[in-house]
Amino acid sequence: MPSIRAPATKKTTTLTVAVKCRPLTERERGRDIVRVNNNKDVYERSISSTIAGVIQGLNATVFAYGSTGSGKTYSMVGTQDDPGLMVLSLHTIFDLIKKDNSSDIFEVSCSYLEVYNEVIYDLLEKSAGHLELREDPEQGIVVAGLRCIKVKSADKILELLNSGNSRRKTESTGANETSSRSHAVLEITVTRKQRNKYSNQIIRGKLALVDLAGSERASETNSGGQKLRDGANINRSLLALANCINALRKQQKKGLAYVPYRNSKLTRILKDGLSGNSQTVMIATISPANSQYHHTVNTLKYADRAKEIKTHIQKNIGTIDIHMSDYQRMIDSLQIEVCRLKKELAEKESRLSAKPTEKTVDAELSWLNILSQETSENVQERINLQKALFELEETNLRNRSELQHLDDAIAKQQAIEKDGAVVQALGARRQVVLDNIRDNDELGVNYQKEIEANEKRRCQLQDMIEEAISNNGNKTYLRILSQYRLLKNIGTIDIHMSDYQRMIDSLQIEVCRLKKELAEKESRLSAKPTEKTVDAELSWLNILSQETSENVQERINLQKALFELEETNLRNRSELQHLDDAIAKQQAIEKDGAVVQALGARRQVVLDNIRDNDELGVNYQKEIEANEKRRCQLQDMIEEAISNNGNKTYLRILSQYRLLGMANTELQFEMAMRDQIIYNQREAQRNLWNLLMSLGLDEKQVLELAAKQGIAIEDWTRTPYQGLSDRRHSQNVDCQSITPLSYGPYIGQSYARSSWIFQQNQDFGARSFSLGNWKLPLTFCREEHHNSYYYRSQDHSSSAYLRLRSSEQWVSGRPSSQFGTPDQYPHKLRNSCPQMRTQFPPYGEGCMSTLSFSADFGQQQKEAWTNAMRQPLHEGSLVGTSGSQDSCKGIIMCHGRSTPGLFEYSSLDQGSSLLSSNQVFRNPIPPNHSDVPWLLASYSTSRPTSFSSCGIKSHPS
Ligand SMILES: Nc1ncnc2c1ncn2[C@@H]1O[C@H](COP(=O)(O)OP(=O)(O)OP(=O)(O)O)[C@@H](O)[C@H]1O
Repeated sequence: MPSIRAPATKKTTTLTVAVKCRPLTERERGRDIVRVNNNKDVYERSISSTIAGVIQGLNATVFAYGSTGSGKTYSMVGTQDDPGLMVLSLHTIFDLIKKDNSSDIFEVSCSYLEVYNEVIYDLLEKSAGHLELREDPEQGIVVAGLRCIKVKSADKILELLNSGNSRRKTESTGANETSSRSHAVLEITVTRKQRNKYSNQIIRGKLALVDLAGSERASETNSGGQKLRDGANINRSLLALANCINALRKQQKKGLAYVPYRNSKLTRILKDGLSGNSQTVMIATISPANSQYHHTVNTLKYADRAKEIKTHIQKNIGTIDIHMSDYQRMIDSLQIEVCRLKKELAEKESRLSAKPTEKTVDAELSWLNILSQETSENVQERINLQKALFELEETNLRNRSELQHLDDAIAKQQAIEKDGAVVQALGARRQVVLDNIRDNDELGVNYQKEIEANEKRRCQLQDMIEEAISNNGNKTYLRILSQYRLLKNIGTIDIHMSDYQRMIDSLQIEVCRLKKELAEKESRLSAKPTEKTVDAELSWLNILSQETSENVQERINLQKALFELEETNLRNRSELQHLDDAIAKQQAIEKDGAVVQALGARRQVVLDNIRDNDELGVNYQKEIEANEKRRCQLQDMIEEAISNNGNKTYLRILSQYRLLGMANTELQFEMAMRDQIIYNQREAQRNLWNLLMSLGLDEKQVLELAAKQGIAIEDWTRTPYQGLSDRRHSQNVDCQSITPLSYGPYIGQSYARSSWIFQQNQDFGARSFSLGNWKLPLTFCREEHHNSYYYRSQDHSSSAYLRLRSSEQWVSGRPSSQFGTPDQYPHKLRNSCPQMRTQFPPYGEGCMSTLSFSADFGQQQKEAWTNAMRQPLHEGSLVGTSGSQDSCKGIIMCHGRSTPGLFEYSSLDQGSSLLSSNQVFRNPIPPNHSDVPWLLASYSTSRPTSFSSCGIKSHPS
């Protein structure tokens, strides 16, 4: 598959925001409260030019944002008579392609999906299952397995769009008769191949048209059961989108802020549209009805923020590169092909090499046959010659015997015969016999010569056979064959013993060679599975490491999101407080109550947001817990993978190395978070100092006051928080590794995250309380970078250093806990437990209530204080406890309240444990109470049921 790599030139552009106000519907019986000053057609102004860019290879995203029933689906999909943006865009695309004068080839394809209850479905596939999102290094977020259909005309896409819409989940709710319960994304891809210029160049533009489900309040939609759950999911993903918009805005303004795209499928899909390579248009849809006022304001608020989001568009022009996965596929298929060819080649080669051998063997065989045949003929000839010679010799033996008889007969006849006629006849016969003998002797010599020639030929044939055998690999076989043949042919001719010996020797050599070869093959065969096992374990370990890394990333994201959520709620609560004050003031002065009503409405919105955020926070917390569980599982699986493999040491080191890398990432994240917390603390502190100054106190007075209260000024002036002396931010946040959280002048500082810290120290209160002998004043400290928490007593007395809890040592998989001995000062504690790491704890009850008590607290007071601290805190309520008569007063300051009027404190009557806000001093230290012990506490306004930090000051005496 060819892919396009975008060229380097980028253009930064801001998100275009258009607001569309629908007319009042028949169901709405209310006032039209929206006045549209500059009524223009949204499509002509904002969308058509963006779509023209898609033809030129740019990416574009258009999404409708608004509350339920505000007209998102109407704007995006529309009706037969009033087609929506999806339809109009498609027509524009095909019109532009039609009008294009170039000879370029266009290809249009589209996909259509919906995200319903955080699950992705293909709307172009009838009974499609769940689809997953994948992050591709080049293409960004892709939906794996999503059908992408090539289309030739707008009508065809409209057909698909209609069938897709019919599959989309809609419901009738109290707010909208056809309320979309899912987010729908239509993606149109235009690929343009430039035929004439560079044959290998293509341009590809993408247009994503998104119809979101609408945010809703359960009360408005009158929904329950599944609908309610759908609504919660819709709200959740829209909140995730809103959080992304907020974070992107922050990013633009302050250059920081993590953007929590991963919090929902919707935001992951829209990631490119919100911050990547995309020209993006947001259609903010609003209803004109007065009943929808809050939604309208909310939508406009986000629309206003979205205006500032910047994206970086670039033309997707490039040579047709091969995608990495395509490369991989090609490599794979080539490797398979190479393997196949090699095999084929080997086969062919073996056949080729076999053929010559066969040929040679055959040739040799036929040659051997010839030789054997010749040898056989030679042998036969020899036998014949020997037979003929034998007969010849026999004949001559007979001839010589007859000659002897004839010579004897002639001698006898010559003595008795007178005329010599018989002697003459006997003499003639004698001559014939003599001629025969002579002829036969001559023939015998010839036979002998022939026998000699035959013998010579036989030797030649034998040499030729030897040669044929020595030129061929199959020596043994041929030798045996030839020997056999020779034996067969020669019959009685025996094979010489040395031949047998040669045969046996060569066979033994051959056997040895074959055994060696076999052993080699076997060792190779047995080596292969071992390699495979190590490879398999390594790739399994890779998978587990990858999953662990994703798990860590997810956890970081969740914690970041939680952090941001808390911050948002802090602001919300602060706003709520302002609103309450403003309402109280207005109620006193206003006659018709219009402003009070508006403020009340706003108050409701803020309260809703707080509730939503709190719910989401709980969900995040659950996800963090699930994430932690998964992490433990992964760790176990890694351990198992290591223990199941022979290469344990190597695998263990590898896995430790990887896990340590991830732990490092987490620690870096924690440090970043703490920097943020420190930044917040400084802000709060600055506000506090400003407040004190604005109350008419100068630095000297404040210092005197602090001294009177037994606050060691040096302690905090030495810290990075320079207070009056130096209000600039100090870069040195470490301060000998100790950062006070809440001590004396730090009361009231905005320490939003401290509640996290206390959650993991559930056993903390009980332990510190049981010690009982601590001297006050106390400082609650934490050791930077190692997240150990301990108390520091100013007298550094015995048991002054108490490690509250060390977190589990994740890498080794074994938990450990340790309490410091009196001589274990922070640096020693740190050194003694170098592998400590943080686990951000879940929300829960704060446990600072049993923090510690001064020596003059009686058991009754302790209990009263403990009870008081366990009481839920509400806006404006004050909590404290009494000491012995006139010996203890309480002060409580809510952090997050930065204006003077919002600081509250109260003296406490003996025996009272929960105070109302009726005793409010406008001066931080009431003069007539300056000589008594103080309870100093701050609590997070975002968590009314828990204290985030507090401390107790004893009487200076
Ligand atoms: N511009 C418009 N002209 C006429 N009627 C409109 C217009 N916009 C919306 N409507 C009507 O308002 C009602 C709600 O619109 P729509 O379903 O598009 O809202 P929605 O924002 O998509 O809601 P939900 O989020 O619940 O899906 C519908 O009856 C629709 O026909």
